[in-house]
Amino acid sequence: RESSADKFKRQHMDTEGPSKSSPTYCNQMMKRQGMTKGSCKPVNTFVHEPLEDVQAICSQGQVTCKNGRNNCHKSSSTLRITDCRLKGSSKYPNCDYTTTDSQKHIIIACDGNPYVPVHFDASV
Ligand SMILES: Nc1ncnc2c1ncn2[C@@H]1O[C@H](C(=O)NS(=O)(=O)C[C@H]2[C@@H](O)[C@H](n3ccc(=O)[nH]c3=O)O[C@@H]2CO)[C@@H](O)[C@H]1O
Repeated sequence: RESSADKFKRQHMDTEGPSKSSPTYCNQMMKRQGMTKGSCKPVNTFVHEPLEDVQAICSQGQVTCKNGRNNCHKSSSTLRITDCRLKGSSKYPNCDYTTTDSQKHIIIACDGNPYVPVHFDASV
């Protein structure tokens, strides 16, 4: 059984990701990381920074999560990310995504002991 921490890493960490993603980055990565099985995950963000830097966000600015819980944290600095968004024309099993690079603050939820990232809430 995959832990929520491992699921976060699988779904959201791509430290070595390209500085400029190709238009097919999301189609490749969403499949490779197991987010197109059974259905196409609609939205997913990959973070191109070291894992330690993302884990450190758990000790940065506490903010309220979208679901009202209070274990979310906003990164002090911006991070290199790539947003993958399912195209309206996409038909399972051919999950077709747009690929959008940006440099933004991210908001993640942390949980457990050790207190580590378990959920990607948003980027701002
Ligand atoms: N406070 C918490 N504390 C602890 N755990 C918490 C907490 N909250 C949820 N979980 C858990 O996390 C799990 C999970 O998968 N939540 S999820 O909302 O579907 C994730 C979103 C995100 O993956 C993605 N997205 C979205 C925007 C964006 O910019 N980038 C981007 O990637 O879309 C998804 C849907 O929005 C679930 O098990 C839930 O119980």
